[in-house]
Amino acid sequence: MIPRKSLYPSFKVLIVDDEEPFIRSLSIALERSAGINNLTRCQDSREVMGILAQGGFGLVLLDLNMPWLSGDKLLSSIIEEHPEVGVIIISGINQIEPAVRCMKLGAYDYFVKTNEEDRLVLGVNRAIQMVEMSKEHKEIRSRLLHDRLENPEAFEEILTGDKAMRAVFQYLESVAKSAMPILITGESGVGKELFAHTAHRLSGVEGPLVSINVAGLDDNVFSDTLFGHAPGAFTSAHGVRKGMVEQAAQGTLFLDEIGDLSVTSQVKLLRLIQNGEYYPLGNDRPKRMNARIVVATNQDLDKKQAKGEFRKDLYYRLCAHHVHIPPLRERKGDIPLLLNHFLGEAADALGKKRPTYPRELETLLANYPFPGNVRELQAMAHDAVSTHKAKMLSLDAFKRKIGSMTLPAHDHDARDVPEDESVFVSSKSLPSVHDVTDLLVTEAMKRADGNQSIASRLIGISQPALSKRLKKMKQGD
Ligand SMILES: Nc1ncnc2c1ncn2[C@@H]1O[C@H](COP(=O)(O)OP(=O)(O)OP(=O)(O)O)[C@@H](O)[C@H]1O
Repeated sequence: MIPRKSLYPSFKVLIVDDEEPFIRSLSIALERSAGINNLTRCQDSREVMGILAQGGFGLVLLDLNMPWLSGDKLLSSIIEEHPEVGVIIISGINQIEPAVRCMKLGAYDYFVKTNEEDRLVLGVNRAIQMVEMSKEHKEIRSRLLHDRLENPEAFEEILTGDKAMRAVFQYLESVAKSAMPILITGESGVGKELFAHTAHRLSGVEGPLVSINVAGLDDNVFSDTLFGHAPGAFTSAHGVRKGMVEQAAQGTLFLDEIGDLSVTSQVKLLRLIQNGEYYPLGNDRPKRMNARIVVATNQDLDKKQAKGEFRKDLYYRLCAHHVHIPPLRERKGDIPLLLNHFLGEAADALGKKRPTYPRELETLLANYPFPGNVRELQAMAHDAVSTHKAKMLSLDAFKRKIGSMTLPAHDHDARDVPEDESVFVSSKSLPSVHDVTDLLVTEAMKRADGNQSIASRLIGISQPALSKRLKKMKQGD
């Protein structure tokens, strides 16, 4: 089956001009230079409002001088009846006065019909992005307000009951159809790849999802992998190699670990995103990219660009749609849900019966910071199921993994120790060591849900010492 060519932008662009040759040449230029192919053409000014009433339009390219209805009149009517639709005026008259009048009425831009086709295409592309952004903002607001998801089935693989994650779902759904890149950030193991798959499903494109991890690729390998090569491009290039950009046609190109991309390759990626074109090695004719780009990283790109390790212009381009996934320790409510899922998954994989677990396990895990996030929890569950023999899982398998919870009292490096005196209020007198110990013990018992074994680990003392302290506190000492 020949895949249907995807339409760009996602809304329709109406070209209105009484001169058929101009409409034709503009349509060709827009499609060739910027891939803009969701075009509707109209030569009769009297039909414009009827066409717009059919819906689905986001931008009108409007001639100013036409028989029957002038562009001025139409501009006012469009802005009044379809305020969500952007209008660009394309006029044969090179005069300031009509341009100012149109801009005052609310046109996005004003171009004079000249041979400056490139400038016009750029202007149309800029207007498309503005309309897309404003549509997305409206979408996001409405989704957040009504807490709704249009395609909940697209998120089935991502288990969560967390409010912040739900807001991320809503955001992703709002931007998934846009042609601009999506940047997914979050610590290692939070589920960035799962989100990339979901973004692909939500985008509605018909082509494949093509993934590549770009960490450690030198610039030549990066170019060859992404853009492909012509026969004879280099000594061992015997045949044609299709690059991943081409393999992802009408689909999604997912670049993982983008924070590790070399600076030279960053320039190439920027050009690809900016111009939508690329050159396979050994080819002097550019090819047009027809794929949507999704990138992911566990690095802080903000910091990297401030240090000069990541290009500002590329960062700016990638940031247009930024999905940040919170770490597991900020959504502890998800731990039981994920634990149960991974225990079932492990039991199925190992042909065992799904084990039950003691209630304290959830408390133990809720107090662990999970530096490896969901992947770490998944590994713990698989490990515990593979080694357990009784009906109920033992806590020991988990305690062994959670080594950092059994920190000796003096191990300050591995603990979240406040670096300054912010835990104290300077206007108040200092509490005694005795009082602080009691406060610490009470808080640890609260966090450990009354489990002394877990509480003692949290504050780095032995269980008998904790028990002794608790007894003394009870006696009011
Ligand atoms: N919310 C979730 N529900 C179910 N499974 C999840 C969830 N989040 C992550 N996982 C699982 O955890 C593992 C790690 O997820 P993933 O590979 O997407 O993380 P990542 O953020 O891309 O990691 P890295 O930065 O190391 O590449 C995968 O097996 C994934 O299926």
